Amino acid sequence: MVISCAAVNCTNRQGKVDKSIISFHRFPIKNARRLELWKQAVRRERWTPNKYSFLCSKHFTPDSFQERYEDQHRQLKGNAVPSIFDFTDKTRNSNSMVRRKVLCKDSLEQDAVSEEQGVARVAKKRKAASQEDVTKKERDISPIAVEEGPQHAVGEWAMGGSGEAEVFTPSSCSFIGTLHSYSYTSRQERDQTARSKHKKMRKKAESESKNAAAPTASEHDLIKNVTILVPDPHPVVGPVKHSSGSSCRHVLIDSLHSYCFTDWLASKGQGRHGRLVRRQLLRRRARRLQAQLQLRKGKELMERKRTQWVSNMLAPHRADAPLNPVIKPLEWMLGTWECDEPGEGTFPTIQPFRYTETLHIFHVGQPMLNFMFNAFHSETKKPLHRECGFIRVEPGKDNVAFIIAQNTGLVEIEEGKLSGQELTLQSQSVSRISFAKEPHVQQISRTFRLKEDGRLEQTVCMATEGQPLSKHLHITYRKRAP
Ligand code: HEM
Repeated sequence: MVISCAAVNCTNRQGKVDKSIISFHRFPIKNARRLELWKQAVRRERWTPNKYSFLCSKHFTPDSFQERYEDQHRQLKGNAVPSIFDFTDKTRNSNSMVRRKVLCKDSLEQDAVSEEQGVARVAKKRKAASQEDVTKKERDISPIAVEEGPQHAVGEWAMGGSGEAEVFTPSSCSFIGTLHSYSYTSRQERDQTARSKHKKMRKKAESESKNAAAPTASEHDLIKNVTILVPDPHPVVGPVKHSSGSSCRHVLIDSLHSYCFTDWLASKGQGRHGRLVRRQLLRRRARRLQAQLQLRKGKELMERKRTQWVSNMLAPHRADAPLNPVIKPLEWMLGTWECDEPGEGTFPTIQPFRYTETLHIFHVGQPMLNFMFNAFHSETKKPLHRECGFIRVEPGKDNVAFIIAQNTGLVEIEEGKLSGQELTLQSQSVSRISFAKEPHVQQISRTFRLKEDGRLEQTVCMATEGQPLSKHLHITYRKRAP
């Protein structure tokens, strides 16, 4: 979809011209009097401008524009009327797109009017327009200074063919254009209407495509491929997600596009030339979509690499780095452990409670283990106590240290000795945030033991300001992942 200038003999269109020099301006559809002046000025026969019709800035005198600051788009004055046109007859040039813009029959006669008269006429029109009450301020909203709406012009579709531009207007495309404009306007409020429109248009497109001249077998293959390959040409984000990750609306737009495309291809005729043109266009479309697919694949690869790094850190089973020999004595602790039955919580000052817990103990090739212990409410599954940190082993010795941070605001170091597959630790230092809840923990003692049946057992005792060392937790886990 290309925004092109509607003036006779003007080929300016978006992308072709330097946007800092040429801007495009919508016809003042909502202002009947001014629109009439514009229509008279462009002198096009059997043509009615719609909200997707534009004139380029070339057709306006410099004083038609509002004062523009460097970082702003060019904006027309409320009473601006185009006056600069080239009405010479160029219809004999069959290759030109401009021949489709038919000049009024009497335009050549009008040209005979003396220049003085012309100038007077424009001045008169301007005066009339300036008296209008321009209630609505026209704004440029697109980066190329398009007025009164999104820059998705759908009335005319320009496609390059053998170096020239061709214009076609498949009926369904204006509908698709409206869908596109959702990305620019408040999508929510139009959702309802759009859904019923989707249904109607889809049915219409289906019946039309059945009636259209059928493409040849090989073309059909290409169309099929093209449709399958469509990755994400229109990033319209809808509320309902498809299993592929695209929104349903998005998938529908794709399918409508291919209906239009198929119809349009069929309209190219069944002759040799028609076949050649269709084949060429299909190839071009397939190439473009392939390129889009490659781009998306590249992005996905980048994303995978990024998340792999994170999951290497977080998910133990992804860490394929060799175990550092220093932590070999603690290999039995490695893995993701889940309690087989709820753990028991006790303390002289509290009601006994039950909880579940998952432990992740993993390494990334370094001479230490990383861990995360996550406890949950046994019934509601709400997250409760959490700890994370590192386990270090003194090289060549059986001394082990835990460096722990708890979500309660407690930070502690526990040290102990390894005895086979049992580890007993005592807190060496306990500190906490200034606003930690009371009673404050004074001492912690912890034991990990790998039982003969392969389960891991943890027992935690603690002493608070008012209570001596007493049992707080007991739980056993089964290994869920290495
Ligand atoms: C080393 C780790 C832990 C320490 C140092 C610790 C410390 C404490 C302390 C100081 C209390 C307050 C006792 C009192 O009011 O006299 C407490 C209570 C409690 N802890 Fe722990 N805790 C630990 C791990 C856990 C875990 C893993 C859970 C599992 C969910 C847990 C659940 C509870 C519950 C439910 C209470 C009772 C809360 C209340 O009644 O207000 N704790 N803990």
